[in-house]
Amino acid sequence: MSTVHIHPAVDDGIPPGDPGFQGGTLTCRCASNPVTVQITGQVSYNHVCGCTKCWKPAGSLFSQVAVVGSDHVKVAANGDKLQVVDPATTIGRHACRECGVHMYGRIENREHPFYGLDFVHTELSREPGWAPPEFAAFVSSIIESGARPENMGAVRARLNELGLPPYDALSPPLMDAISTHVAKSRGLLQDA
Ligand SMILES: N[C@@H](CCC(=O)N[C@@H](CS)C(=O)NCC(=O)O)C(=O)O
Ligand SMILES: [Zn+2]
Ligand SMILES: [Zn+2]
Repeated sequence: MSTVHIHPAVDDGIPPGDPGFQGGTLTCRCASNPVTVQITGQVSYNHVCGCTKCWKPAGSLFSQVAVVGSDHVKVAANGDKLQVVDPATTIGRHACRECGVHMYGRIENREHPFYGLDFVHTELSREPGWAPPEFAAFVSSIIESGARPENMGAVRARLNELGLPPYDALSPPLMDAISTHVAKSRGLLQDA
């Protein structure tokens, strides 16, 4: 067992996704009147994120976060407890005011490359079968939360061992998608 703890959902091995998975319900950590959010369908690009903005369970170095179309995300109960953590960020992270858990992140800017996609934490659901994390994003950013710079070699080695290639931004396909969107919006790139 490695002594580097990445996130509870990956530390003991990453369970496989179910190809026929139809979605599930995310529940916040409140003992009474929890906020619930229904996700209809499978998520994509599940990953662990080291940035300071994404919600991490207590003691976790990384967040686990995936994307799903906004039209597949519905607040099912106690939505009055939700508030946006920081209105200045691109992703509006809707968190439970009482327990602090982030229930979904939404991009309101229609020009943004990821407009129409929401960001969700599948560990908040009891249903097995969610698509597993595939990579680690914003790894260097864990230092901004207090992780020791001299331990970064061990952290990246553990991520590689888990099959989560470490990147200091998003993964190459997502970075390519962002730059493709920018080039198209500037008229520098046409569809092939
Ligand atoms: N080093 C910064 C990176 C923050 C960052 O850029 N996070 C990425 C990954 S979630 C992002 O896309 N943020 C957009 C946002 O927070 O709205 C930090 O850790 O706070
Ligand atoms: Zn709550
Ligand atoms: Zn993040």
